[in-house]
Amino acid sequence: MSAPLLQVSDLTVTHHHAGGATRAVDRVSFTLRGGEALVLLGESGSGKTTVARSLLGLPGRSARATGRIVLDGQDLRSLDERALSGIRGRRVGYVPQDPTGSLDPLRRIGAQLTEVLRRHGAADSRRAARGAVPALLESVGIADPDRVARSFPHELSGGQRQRAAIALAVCCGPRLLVADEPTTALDALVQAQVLDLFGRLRAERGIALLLVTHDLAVARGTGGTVAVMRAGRVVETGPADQILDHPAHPFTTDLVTAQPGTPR
Ligand SMILES: Nc1ncnc2c1ncn2[C@@H]1O[C@H](COP(=O)(O)OP(=O)(O)OP(=O)(O)O)[C@@H](O)[C@H]1O
Repeated sequence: MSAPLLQVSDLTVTHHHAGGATRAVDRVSFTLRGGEALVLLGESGSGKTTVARSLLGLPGRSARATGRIVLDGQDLRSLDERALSGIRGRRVGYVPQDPTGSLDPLRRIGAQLTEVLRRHGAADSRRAARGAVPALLESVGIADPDRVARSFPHELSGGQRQRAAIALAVCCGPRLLVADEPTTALDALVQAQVLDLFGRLRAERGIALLLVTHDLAVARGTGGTVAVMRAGRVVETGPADQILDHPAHPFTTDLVTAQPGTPR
């Protein structure tokens, strides 16, 4: 078997605030290989987002982290902010819940993609970057790439905006994609299409996916491995169907019972 792309060991993150300290993540460990998916599933406040943001080197201004996050043999926790910002976008892509979080409302989609390609040196010239935009948009399932490239984010549907945000996240060829509740704002049909797109990116490009959700249907639709989080800890890990159909931990049973009728 190939070496893991991502190895997280004993990650512990504490947020410090005026009222004291909150241990958001407590000794979390997992590995991900190219093309694999790991879903962090849990209720609000269980620490999912803090894990996801730690993989981007952004655990939070007030956060103190310990443990190891090794991507392609390099411990991200040993890197300074400058090195980390070179990794974000280039080696780790990020898809937020609300695509307006990664899209600039005042610039056309094509210009935003061109800028990211140039910033990370993924295109030799501005002209080459501009030329790459339609194929990039097409590769994330946008049927009319020329129109979308000329559009401002507000001129697109929610699904197109999320696809454009995914194009931005994967345009520089990252090995790892981190997606935090990426389908929560979308209707069920578009949600299924976005999960399909993640499946394609994994199969065709070997991208590893870490997806955060509180939604059992999204966990099942993503496939791969599910890690159930509670109070900062992973309480149970296994294949999605096994975890959702035959939960071993009482907390997972409660989670499954609280969201009945999860489509299979
Ligand atoms: N910047 C911060 N400052 C202080 N506490 C924080 C901060 N960010 C998160 N926390 C706390 O850390 C814990 C885990 O939060 P986190 O956002 O990682 O959970 P989550 O499972 O992603 O929840 P949600 O789905 O609501 O985003 C919570 O108790 C939260 O209040």
